[in-house]
Amino acid sequence: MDQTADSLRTASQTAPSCFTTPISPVDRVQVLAEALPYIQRFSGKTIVVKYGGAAMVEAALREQVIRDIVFLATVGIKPVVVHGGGPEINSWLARLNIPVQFVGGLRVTDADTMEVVEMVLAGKVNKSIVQMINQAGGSAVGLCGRDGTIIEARPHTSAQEQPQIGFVGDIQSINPKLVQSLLKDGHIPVLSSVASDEHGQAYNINADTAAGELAAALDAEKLILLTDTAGILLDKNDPKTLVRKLDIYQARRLIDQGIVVGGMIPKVQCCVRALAQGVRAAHIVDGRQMHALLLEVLTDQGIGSMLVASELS
Ligand SMILES: Nc1ncnc2c1ncn2[C@@H]1O[C@H](COP(=O)(O)OP(=O)(O)O)[C@@H](O)[C@H]1O
Ligand SMILES: CC(=O)N[C@@H](CCC(=O)OP(=O)(O)O)C(=O)O
Repeated sequence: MDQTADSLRTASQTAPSCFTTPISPVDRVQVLAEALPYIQRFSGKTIVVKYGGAAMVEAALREQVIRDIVFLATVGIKPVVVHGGGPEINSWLARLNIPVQFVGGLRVTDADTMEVVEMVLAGKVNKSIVQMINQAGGSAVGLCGRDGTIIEARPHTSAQEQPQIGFVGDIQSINPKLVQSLLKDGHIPVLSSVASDEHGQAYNINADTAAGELAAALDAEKLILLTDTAGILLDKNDPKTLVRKLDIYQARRLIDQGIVVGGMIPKVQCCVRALAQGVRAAHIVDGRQMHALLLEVLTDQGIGSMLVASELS
């Protein structure tokens, strides 16, 4: 199979009209009709949504994403939210005069920074998402990796060569039991990526990585990463070069070719790892687009990049 970038399917496409405007109660009937086959297909299935980027910062988008999550839960799909909050952490560090530094896309996390990361992610950001979901009619339960030892952390692989990276963690193990029991009882789990090691030391884990590993441990149908770009682009400055569908071999090749760079690398890598562990599909989607989640889950063409495990014909 030709695995050059040129062989990848790229296309822009028009979203069904029912999804391009905010959903009023009347529109909702139309949405349901168009989306019914997908609702039936994914009913009872778990979908892990990584919520972050622009969709989290802008109030109007935030409201849409939250309503879409509640919509999915209402029609019988089981969403699990894993959230980021990098910009919010930056702003609190600035207020406290603590320097912000990243190495390879990961936040250098000394003891003071770790305290702020935990307060912001597991506290402020997590509880505000929970509150928004509850106000939109869902039943959210906020957690961090420490709760029920959902995530056990270990020091990041680079910590020995780069001790200044501090308390950045990798995932040692995931225990999905608590999340599964919340899903069984009809709740929407909302998880921040703060975790601890076997000694109780807190670690800061990249939220994409946490979402990918949790999706694998939950045997999720889908992993959806909401971000601030149309998806995987062959030219990262040109949304018309969106790659609509690709398999893990093609995805790895885009990293090797230097087409996927920077913050997109951990996203693609966590999708690849989730797929290799059995998650049926992983999606990188533009969270700035209205109803991005519904468009990706409940339409044939989707709007972002869909990654699958096996080779595409
Ligand atoms: N091939 C690519 N296609 C799309 N975006 C890319 C690509 N390579 C690098 N990027 C960059 O990755 C960024 C998304 O990563 P990041 O900023 O870490 O997202 P988030 O804050 O949502 O976690 C995009 O805004 C884009 O600048
Ligand atoms: C180690 C590391 O970098 N952790 C991230 C965790 C939050 C995150 O991933 O947030 P976004 O998804 O908004 O980027 C951080 O401290 O920013």
